[in-house]
Amino acid sequence: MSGGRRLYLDGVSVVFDGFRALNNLSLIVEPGELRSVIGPNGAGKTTMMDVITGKTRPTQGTVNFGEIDLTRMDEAGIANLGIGRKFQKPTMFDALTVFENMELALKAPRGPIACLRWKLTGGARAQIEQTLEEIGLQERAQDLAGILSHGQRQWLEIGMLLMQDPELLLVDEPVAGMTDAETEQTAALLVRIAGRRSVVVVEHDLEFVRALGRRVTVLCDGSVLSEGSIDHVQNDPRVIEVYLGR
Ligand SMILES: Nc1ncnc2c1ncn2[C@@H]1O[C@H](COP(=O)(O)OP(=O)(O)OP(=O)(O)O)[C@@H](O)[C@H]1O
Repeated sequence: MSGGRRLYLDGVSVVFDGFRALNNLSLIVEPGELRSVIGPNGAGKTTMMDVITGKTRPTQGTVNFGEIDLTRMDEAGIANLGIGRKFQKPTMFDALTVFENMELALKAPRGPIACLRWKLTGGARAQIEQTLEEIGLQERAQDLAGILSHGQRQWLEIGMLLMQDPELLLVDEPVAGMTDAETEQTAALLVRIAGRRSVVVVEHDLEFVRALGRRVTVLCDGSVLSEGSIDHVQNDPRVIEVYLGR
C-alpha cells in the first residue's frame, strides 16, 4: 500500500495502581501489513489496543500514526483519523437487514435535518455491494442480521467497519466460537482486506494465526517476547516456556 501511515509504539508503558500492564512496549506495523498478536492471558494485548484507540493513556512512551501523536488525541479523534476497532462481541441491529446495517455504517451526514435529507446515492449503494461481496454476504443482503450465524455476524461487523474505509483496523479475537469452516473463511477475509489497509489481529487460535501466514508478535508481561513467522515463534524456547508449554 503506498502513502499509508505506519503505526509506531515506542517504549509504551501503562501502569494501573503500580501494576505494569504494558512495560516498555515497542512495535511497528507497516502500512498495509497484516499482523497477528498473541500471548498468554494478562499479557497486555487488550491494553495495547486500548492505548492505540485512545481509551487508555500511556504512562510513558509514544504512539505515532504516521506523523501524528495519538497520545494527544481522544477516542473520537483517533477513530476519525481512520483507526477502526472490532470488539469481540458484534454490535448491530438484529431487526434490520444486512444491507440496512451496512447503510447505517456509511459515512452519512450527521444531525437530524441532514439525516432526513440523506438518500442513498448510487455510489454509496455500489460501495455497500462491493463490501458485501468482500465479506461474502452478498447473498444475505436482504436477510435480517438477527438470523445470521455467529461467523456471519462477525463478518457483517467487519463489513460495517470497512464502510468507514479505515486505514488501520484492530480486530479482537475474531474467530472465538466459530466453526472450522468459518475460521478458515475469516482468515481468507482478513488476508483479502489487508494491503489496502493495515490490520492488527489479537487472537488465541494458533491454527488461525498460521492460516493468516504473516508476521506474529508474542506479548508477555506487557512487552514483546518474540516476533517473526508463526514457525519462528512456535519454536522459540521462551515462547514455549511462558505460553505454548502451559
Ligand atoms: N483498568 C485496569 N485496572 C487494573 N488492572 C488492569 C486494568 N486493565 C487491565 N489490567 C491488568 O493488566 C494486565 C493486562 O491485561 P490485558 O487485558 O491487556 O491482557 P490481555 O493480554 O488482553 O489478556 P486476555 O488474553 O486475558 O484478554 C492484566 O493483568 C489485567 O488484570
